Parts: sequence; structure tokens; C-alpha cells
Amino acid sequence: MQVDFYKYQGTGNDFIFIDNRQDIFPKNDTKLISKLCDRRFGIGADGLILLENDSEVDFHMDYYNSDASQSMCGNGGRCAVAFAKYLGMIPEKTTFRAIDGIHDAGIDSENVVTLQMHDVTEVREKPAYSFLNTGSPHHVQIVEGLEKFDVKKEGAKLRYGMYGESGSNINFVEQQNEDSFDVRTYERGVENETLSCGTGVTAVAIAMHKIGKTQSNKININTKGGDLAISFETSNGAYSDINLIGPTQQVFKGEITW
Ligand SMILES: N[C@@H](CCC[C@H](N)C(=O)O)C(=O)O
Repeated sequence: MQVDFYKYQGTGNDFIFIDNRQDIFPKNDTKLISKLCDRRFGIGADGLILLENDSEVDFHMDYYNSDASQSMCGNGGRCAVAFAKYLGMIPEKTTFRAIDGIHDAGIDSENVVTLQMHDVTEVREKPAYSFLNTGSPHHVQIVEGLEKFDVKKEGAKLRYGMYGESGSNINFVEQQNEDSFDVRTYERGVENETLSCGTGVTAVAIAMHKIGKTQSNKININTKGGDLAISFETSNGAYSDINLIGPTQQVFKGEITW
């Protein structure tokens, strides 16, 4: 079987995209998904995304981590909007379905995508960390010396040690100023640090506001792969109108044979 694939990156979180509107991809073949994402034996990516038809909204984003597990992906969602625009499926505004439900989004002429995330009503606040779900589960922990921090080792320790079988993504944060934070994320399903995680930086922005590290409702996050912004409204400790904003890029296209 031969199909076209496209590679996108959103602040260095990279994805293989396949136009699956004709239902051509064998999505139950988890070995194939992992192989395609393998950086030595495959194309190489943090995840694979199938763009599919949906009867109610513009499209369905079917996201797989590189180990073929599934969850919501913020950067993947932003790149899916850029891919749908590239395929001529949507204008500048869209509504699409992901594993956590329906999302609104917009894309500008520079391929900067604004993705609306779901409301967050619960942030678990502990002395050393916060935990919340922004479509995917996220542990958020402030550290000193983030640049030299061993994200893979410490992230894996928490992911497997604290969160049981299903695990969590682990975000390490260092504040730069009132509304700006550096973030590095260990992603479950990739089982390594990625250059950026969209649901992760969204979780960090909300957690930092919730614990009083910032009063701002527009937060800038610097990741290894680039800069993202998160805006939100807050009322009675709940967060709504949450938007994840940042660049997307198609980096190449090719053909897969399996
Ligand atoms: N990179 C993603 C998050 C992908 C899902 C995550 N690894 C999980 O399994 O929870 C993002 O940009 O949000």
C-alpha cells in the first residue's frame, strides 16, 4: 500500500499527517504507527495524526502518540488546523473533533493557529506541584535551573512512580517574569522529553495563575522548540475561553509504503 504523508511541526513537537478521509489507514496496526514514528527505522515523529471526515464538524483529528496510545494533543491540534487548511477543507475559522470533544480554532496568513481548549474547573494544588487535565493529564512542578535539569530521568520517575498505569505528562517550570515562564515537558506515550507540549504549556499557564505566581491572563511560554501564548478568562477559580496560540509549519511531504 502506498499513501502520501505530510510532516508538520508546532514549536518543535512533530507529527506525521495522513489524509484518512477515504479510510485508507489501518489504525489498529499499532506496530505500524510506532514504526512510522521511529526516528531510526521510520519517518520519525512524536506522534501520528489521521485527518478524517466528521458528520457534525469540519473534520476529526485522530491523534496517536509515538507508542500508538491516544490522548488530546494541543500542538497536534494546531498542526491539524494548518493541514486541513492546506487540503482546502476549511477557511480561516474551523470547528473540529478531537478525542476530548469539539474545538474551535483559527489560522492566520502566517500559519499561526489559535486553538480553543476546554474549560478547566479543577486544579489539584499540592505543596510541591499541581495536577490538572487540559485534554491530557499534566503534573506541573516548579524547579530551579531548568536549563540543566534532567527532564527525562526526573520526568520518568514521576510519570511511573506517582501516576500508576495510565501515567501523566510531567512539566517542569521556571518563572522568567510576571507573565513569562520557561517549560520543559516529559511526555507519556513518547516516554521522553519533547521540544514542546501544547496541552502541557496550557496546564502550566493555568497552574501558575491558580497558585498566584502570576496575575496575568495572557501568559507567554518559552519551550525548547519555540514560543507559545495562552490566554484565558477566570471566574470563581474556574478557567474558560482558554486559547493556545502559536506557529505551525509543514516541513515536508513524501510517500509511505507498507
Ligand atoms: N504533545 C501533545 C500531548 C500529546 C498527548 C500526551 N503525550 C499524552 O499522552 O497525554 C500536546 O501538544 O498537547
